[in-house]
Amino acid sequence: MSALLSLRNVWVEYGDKVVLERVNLDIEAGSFVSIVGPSGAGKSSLLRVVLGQEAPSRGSILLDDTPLAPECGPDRGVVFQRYSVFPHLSVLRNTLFGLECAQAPLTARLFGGRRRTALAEAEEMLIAVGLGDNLHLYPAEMSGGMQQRLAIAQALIKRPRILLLDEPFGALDPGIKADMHALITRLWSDYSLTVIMVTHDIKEAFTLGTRVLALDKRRHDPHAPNRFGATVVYDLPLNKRQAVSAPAESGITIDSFNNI
Ligand SMILES: Nc1ncnc2c1ncn2[C@@H]1O[C@H](COP(=O)(O)OP(=O)(O)OP(=O)(O)O)[C@@H](O)[C@H]1O
Repeated sequence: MSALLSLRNVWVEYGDKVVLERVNLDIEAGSFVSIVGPSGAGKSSLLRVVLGQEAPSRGSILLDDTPLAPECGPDRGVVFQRYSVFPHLSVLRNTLFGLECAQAPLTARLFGGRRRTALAEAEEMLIAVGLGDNLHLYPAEMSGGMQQRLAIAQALIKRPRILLLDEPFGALDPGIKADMHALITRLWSDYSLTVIMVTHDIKEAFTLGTRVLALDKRRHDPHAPNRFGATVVYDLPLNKRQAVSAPAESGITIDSFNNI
């Protein structure tokens, strides 16, 4: 089976600073890929090139064997750590807005039957993320966890095939985080998503992922720290029933990641 998403010799460079080098990856449809790595390793940069926010400086990215359009497309949705919701719009309008932009790109407004259909769709999505009783709240009236639920609804309303998560739960309290883990696992399955999640939380990476990738530099030049970029140094497929033992079987222990 060919991969949904393929990265072929992808490099990300800013001026003479090499951030990522020689990244080769095949990501299967339906997988949940966790990406870990030290601060500055280029995890967010990798998500940005997959999202289409920026082009790799070398190499190519293929979606269904077709080169990725150099722009954010509806097939990819994203949720960031910091809330990306619009403060002046209610929960329902925040979610509706994504559909309005997609269906009426010039005016970002829908009318009549199309608006009613879009509203019903937005409401259904908000019920799915647990905000069905909060349709008319504004972001300032909501907790951090609720705002992230809204950010997820905004990303999913356009029915992306790939959901990119950049430390989506990093700012949340542990109890709320556990609720969000249950939510994202359910949505991943219900919406047949392929998820790529950047996290600093190793436990989260192994708990949620079907595969864990670690990005780091293989080579260092102490005299020219920008000369070498990070690449995939560990690629661990997890049998979810054996998620805890998978690193040991690979000769890698959780301790290997402790400094990440
Ligand atoms: N637009 C840019 N111009 C120049 N340098 C950049 C740009 N974007 C990112 N960088 C640099 O690229 C490197 C990787 O940044 P990136 O945010 O991808 O790392 P990260 O692994 O996600 O880090 P963290 O875990 O701290 O969020 C950093 O050194 C950063 O300063």
